[in-house]
Amino acid sequence: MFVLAPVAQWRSAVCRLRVKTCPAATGRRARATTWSAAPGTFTARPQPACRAASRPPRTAGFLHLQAADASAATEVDDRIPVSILTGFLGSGKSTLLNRILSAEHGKRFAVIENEFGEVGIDDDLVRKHALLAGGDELFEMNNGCICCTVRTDLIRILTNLLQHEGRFDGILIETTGMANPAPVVQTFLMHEDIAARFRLDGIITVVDAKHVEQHLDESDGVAKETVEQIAFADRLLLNKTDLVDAGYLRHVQGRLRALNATAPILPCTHADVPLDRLIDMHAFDLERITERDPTFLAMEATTEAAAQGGHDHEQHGEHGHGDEEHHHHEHDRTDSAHDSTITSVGITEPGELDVDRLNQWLSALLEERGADIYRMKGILNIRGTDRRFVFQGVHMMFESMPLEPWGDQPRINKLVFIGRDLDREKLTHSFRMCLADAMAPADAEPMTVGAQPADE
Ligand SMILES: Nc1nc2c(ncn2[C@@H]2O[C@H](COP(=O)(O)OP(=O)(O)OP(=O)(O)O)[C@@H](O)[C@H]2O)c(=O)[nH]1
Repeated sequence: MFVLAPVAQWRSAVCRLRVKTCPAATGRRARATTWSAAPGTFTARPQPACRAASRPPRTAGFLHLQAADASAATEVDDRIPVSILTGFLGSGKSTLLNRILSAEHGKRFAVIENEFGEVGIDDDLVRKHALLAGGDELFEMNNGCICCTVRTDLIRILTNLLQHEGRFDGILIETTGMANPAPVVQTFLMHEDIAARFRLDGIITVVDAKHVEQHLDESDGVAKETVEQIAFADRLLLNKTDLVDAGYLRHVQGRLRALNATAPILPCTHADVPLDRLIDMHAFDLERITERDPTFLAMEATTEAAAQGGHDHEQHGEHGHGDEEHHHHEHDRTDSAHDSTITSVGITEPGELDVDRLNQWLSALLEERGADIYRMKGILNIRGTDRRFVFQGVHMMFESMPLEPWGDQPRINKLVFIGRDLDREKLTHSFRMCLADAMAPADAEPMTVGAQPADE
């Protein structure tokens, strides 16, 4: 789902923020599953305020300015700043987004979120944090890949936002974890109306210190997208440093440096980086991008025509959004062919879940398919509690925590799995067996989700 999440209200710079405990933050992250996470609180450090946005006269020389020296841009450029948050599935983009939305800045942001997966989960989670921060607006957009039809949606949303100019100070775009940032960047450079009113402030790539090397070393589209996301970055947030030791962290830093020679690398946990390193930084550097890829602006002519006049699937390749959300593109000019074996399976199911069955199911799932499941997340209706539960998984890492009570909302379980060779039927069937009212046959086998061989 593509969501324009709240225009969050940033308050004064020195307040302290209290949020619900994330199990990982208190060391309760577990490989196996337990659903006993009790709510608690931790106090976030106050964040330094961002520099005040300058308001120099508007200029129409967008392309020239984008390429120009950053300090010159701060003096003459009053276009609306846009930050792109990218990074592979599960790296910590939403964690960063929520941190920004919850921080104290006295600024308001419009957030555009593009989720990969059949069932949107992030809007629930972002909405929670935005409400914490006093946000008040939510707009939804189509599900899909930001490099295709949704790009038209992006332009439409940006154009609509211009009607509300003055209600926000900047825009944050969270791409899907499978997105190549190139088409988004190109939109801001070459779509004339957009480029005249918005400026790219910078591309922030969140990197999962524990899993990035595994993704870089895969031989297919996963590696390709991971490389692109890192190479495009103006800032590299090397996140999840709590999950690796110092030696390995240095090794990972070396790999990032080999792919991006200039972006500052900011090691962090839970995307906890001073926000003045990320926001209003005037860091976008077109020259660096065109040095790496001299055809970058030339290829825009093609992709821009596609965005404005319809997408030529013959020219650009296939889309296989069938039963499972096959993510197959051959954008030869942007070299962003996604891997067709990466699919998303969404489950939306009413009913209360039995916590023991659920634990057993998730343990089996991680054991059998953990290597192939890049991401899973969901909102669950657990019998015996009035609260919604969120669960999040990244490969073998898993965490869960209670959210606010359901209140008047329908108590529906929503889950999404993104991974390689997922078997929709087995996943859905085995999940249904976790429902408290499900009838398990007396001679039932131990619960399994059944790995599907890649060549099936
Ligand atoms: N241990 C640990 N876990 C983290 C850290 N940062 C984020 N996480 C957890 O990693 C999981 C994924 O984080 P998200 O912020 O949702 O990642 P994302 O990049 O938005 O994920 P998708 O866009 O859904 O692919 C969540 O369970 C987070 O709580 C960190 O620094 N350390």
